[in-house]
Amino acid sequence: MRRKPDSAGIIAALDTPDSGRAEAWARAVAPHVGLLKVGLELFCAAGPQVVRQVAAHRPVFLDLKFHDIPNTVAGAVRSVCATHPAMLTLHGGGGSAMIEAARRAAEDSLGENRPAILAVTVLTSFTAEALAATGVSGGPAQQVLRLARLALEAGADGLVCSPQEVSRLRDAFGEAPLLVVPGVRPAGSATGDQARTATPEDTVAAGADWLVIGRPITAAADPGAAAAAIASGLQSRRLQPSPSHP
Ligand SMILES: O=C(O)c1cc(=O)[nH]c(=O)n1[C@@H]1O[C@H](COP(=O)(O)O)[C@@H](O)[C@H]1O
Repeated sequence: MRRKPDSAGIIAALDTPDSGRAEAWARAVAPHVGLLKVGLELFCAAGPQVVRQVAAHRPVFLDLKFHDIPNTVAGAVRSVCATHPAMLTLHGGGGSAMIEAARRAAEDSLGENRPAILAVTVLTSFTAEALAATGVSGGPAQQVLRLARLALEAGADGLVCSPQEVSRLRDAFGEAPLLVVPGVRPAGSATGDQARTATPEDTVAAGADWLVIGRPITAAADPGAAAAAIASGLQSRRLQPSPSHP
């Protein structure tokens, strides 16, 4: 089980199918970030081996967003524990039994060295309208709080949410849950498919532990320099940009 950092840090999302490019990005950004994220694109192309490869630079946030019946998710968690990720994701909408099974599987596999279990609440690409179209009533903030309560009661260590729900989650659940926040955009960056966004500084001020940042770093001409610039923006607010452990 990893510990929460003392202050916010950056997680660089290595979204590419090319393990060589992921390696180059990892090397360039490692001095400026706390973790490296291996997500579906990279994992599906390069497999578990890429997690071990990237972990040579920084601990890995393995973001595969499991969502299946409890027995299947427990098996998937046992399988990925062999790569020793620091954190992994599942969908909060998978329900209590799935989350409990994931946590038990992680504990059985790695004991105290298990990855932190993070529940994704409402994807940051969702607008209120897009969420309503899936049949969920009440808007993103209400659904994030609903899924957060369910996930934390089922044993999740933290939550993935947009910058716009961070302060409400802190008000509701205090300092204990890890809050890992994508949809972060430095001023002037393209939002792309992200709908619920904020700047790194505002996201940290709201109470985030970790900022997940992909394209603003990896689409830059110099990814290392882009990561350094975001980190120094956070540092200028007296925050540590790259704690060494999650
Ligand atoms: O779980 C995630 O990391 C995640 C959840 C979410 O709601 N939204 C979201 O964007 N992400 C991930 O965060 C990263 C954001 O990348 P950029 O939009 O390029 O900064 C991507 O790798 C997404 O898979």
